[in-house]
Amino acid sequence: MITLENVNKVYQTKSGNVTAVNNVNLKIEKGEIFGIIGYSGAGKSSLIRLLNGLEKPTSGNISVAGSQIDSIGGVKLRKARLEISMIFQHFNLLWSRTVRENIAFPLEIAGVKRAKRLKRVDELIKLVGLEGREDAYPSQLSGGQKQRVGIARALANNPKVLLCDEATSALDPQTTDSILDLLVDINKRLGLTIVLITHEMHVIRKICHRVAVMENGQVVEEGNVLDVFKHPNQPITKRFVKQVTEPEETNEVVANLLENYPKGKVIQLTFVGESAEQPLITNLIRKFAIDVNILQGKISQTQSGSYGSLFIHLDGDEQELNRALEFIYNQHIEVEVIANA
Ligand SMILES: Nc1ncnc2c1ncn2[C@@H]1O[C@H](COP(=O)(O)OP(=O)(O)OP(=O)(O)O)[C@@H](O)[C@H]1O
Repeated sequence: MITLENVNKVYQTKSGNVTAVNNVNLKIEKGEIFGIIGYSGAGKSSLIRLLNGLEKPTSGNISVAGSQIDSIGGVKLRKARLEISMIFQHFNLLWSRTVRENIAFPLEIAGVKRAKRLKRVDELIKLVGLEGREDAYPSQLSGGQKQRVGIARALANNPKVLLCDEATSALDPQTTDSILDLLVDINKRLGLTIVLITHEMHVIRKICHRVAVMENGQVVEEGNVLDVFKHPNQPITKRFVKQVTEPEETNEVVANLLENYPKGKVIQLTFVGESAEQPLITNLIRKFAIDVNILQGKISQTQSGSYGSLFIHLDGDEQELNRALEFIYNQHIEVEVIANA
């Protein structure tokens, strides 16, 4: 559905050339939810502007929904862009128009007749769950409702690709989750290909099938979300994964624990997929003469399975501790001994 080959984007500025996108190669399949994550300045916005033809690459080929976006212009580009819609962090709604009128806007531009337009707007309002709010103005809506209008408007002309530019970054965590659920629902119901850019790993974790990590204009790591969580290779990817798997207070808890329990081992267990359901702790207590303290843990759901991280403290006779560790290693659960007292 989307292919990028050796794509570069260089901006010429007064203080010299800035390479915003550096030799990016990506292939995004039809019906996929693909996430691009990176910190500020990584080149995400530049990349997304290249995908919808708002900007041309300095070099390289970009194909989206069957159109060679990098080399077409004029009517051809306008037609191609009907297939590529976008939602934004700050919604970009028309403030003097009601919900219904905002959603109707792209249909008016596309020349859709009034009766058909009204019918389509009603369908879209139902699809995004805004029934009863049709005549409200954007200023009368919550952030989540505004983004629902943005999504309905983006879907009006039945696009094949939806680009999401930090679409939940201005929303609180609960509203973020409801908008992400809506995107998954739309992806499943309409088979829409979704590309989203974000700096939040939670967003990737919750809805994406695959992810690309960007740093200094380059894609430094790419893969299935669960695999990237399981084996992050690059330091930047490890930092992003920790956003989700390791609560901020972990270091503090571990330091505190070592003070309170000067003996034993502190261990981080990483569960992926089915192993997250294994009754490991029960087995440890039953099989070995050791004390097991659960420090903290978190199991997160991704689109392709569960992913969890559990910090435990084991104490007991040295030999028994080593036998217990051996047992854990044999369960195909990833183990890291983070502190040996
Ligand atoms: N129009 C432009 N002219 C000159 N430089 C630009 C332009 N747009 C982006 N850049 C530069 O390109 C680099 C990548 O910026 P970009 O906005 O694509 O990153 P980003 O990952 O989207 O970050 P943010 O989330 O902060 O927007 C930055 O160094 C930025 O200053």
